[in-house]
Amino acid sequence: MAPILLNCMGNEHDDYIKTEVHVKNPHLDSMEEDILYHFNLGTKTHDLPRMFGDVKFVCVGGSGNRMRAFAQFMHQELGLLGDVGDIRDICEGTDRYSMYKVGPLLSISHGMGVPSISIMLHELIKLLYHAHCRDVVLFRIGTSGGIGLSPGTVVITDHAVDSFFRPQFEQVVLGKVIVRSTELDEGLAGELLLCSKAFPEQPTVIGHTMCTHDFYEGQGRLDGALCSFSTEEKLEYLSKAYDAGVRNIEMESTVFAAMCRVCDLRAAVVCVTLLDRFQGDQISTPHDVLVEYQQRPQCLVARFIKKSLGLVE
Ligand SMILES: O=P(O)(O)O[C@@H]1C[C@H](O)[C@@H](CO)O1
Ligand SMILES: O=c1cc[nH]c(=O)[nH]1
Repeated sequence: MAPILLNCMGNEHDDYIKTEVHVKNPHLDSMEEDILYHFNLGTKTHDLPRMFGDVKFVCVGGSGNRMRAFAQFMHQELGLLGDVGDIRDICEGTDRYSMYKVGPLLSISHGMGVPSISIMLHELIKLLYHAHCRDVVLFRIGTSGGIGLSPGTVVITDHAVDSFFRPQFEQVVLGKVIVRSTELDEGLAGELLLCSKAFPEQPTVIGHTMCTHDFYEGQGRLDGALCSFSTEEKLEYLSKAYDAGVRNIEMESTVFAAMCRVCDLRAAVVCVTLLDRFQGDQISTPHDVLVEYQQRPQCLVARFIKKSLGLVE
């Protein structure tokens, strides 16, 4: 069947998105078996098309508990039959990641930072490919530090940028640096912004998200075990980031955007800000407020999913 033109993301290699999830690795098809080691799943040991063939939405976030809670929340939101207490961790044979399936949704934890989410994404994209999934949309739903925004603001990422504010992800492969674009699906970001109108009490913006390789010095914090700069230098850097369009800082968006883009997967990054980094570094917000903040990206993405499934207007 001819590929269907779904959007114009300006991908220099392909102007279309193929509906079936595909991988960009010519070696995979000649392998007799593919062991998804960190998921404790494999093509010979598990019937991946039967287990995952109906997956349409994948939501990823740092913590296993948060992603289990999200799966339970979605079970209710989608009006699925059965007890939420019965939703089990598909990856319980390993403690690297947690994975929950509710209807057409997979909810998976990815740990903290680029290497951790990158390993998870390699295995996730292969899983979707082996399972012959079609028309899958991926979301990273997480937390972040805001720049010039009131805490609790939800940021929908248009471009994930690196610490130099460049919309790219660099990966060292065989001793050479490969540079990949981190542009995300503009249409999807716009649809999410429309969905946010249903939550007038939670401010939502579209902006650049800076992805760093560290929470402390790497994000210009003065409160780590090491600090090599002054308060003035910190504020100057954050102001430069703001002027470049950066509205929040987290630790996974560039590789998430880059890998999804290479595999032509529609993807979005939706993170709530826990604090305004112009005001401080420590996250001192009370626990119950933080819990409510963390639910904001979940509610927004839940609304998008329900809208896509025709469950709400
Ligand atoms: O998905 P989460 O909210 O865990 O992601 C952010 C970025 C880092 O992984 C972590 C730092 O606290 O939170
Ligand atoms: O400041 C923050 C808050 C959450 N996650 C981050 O990476 N940075």
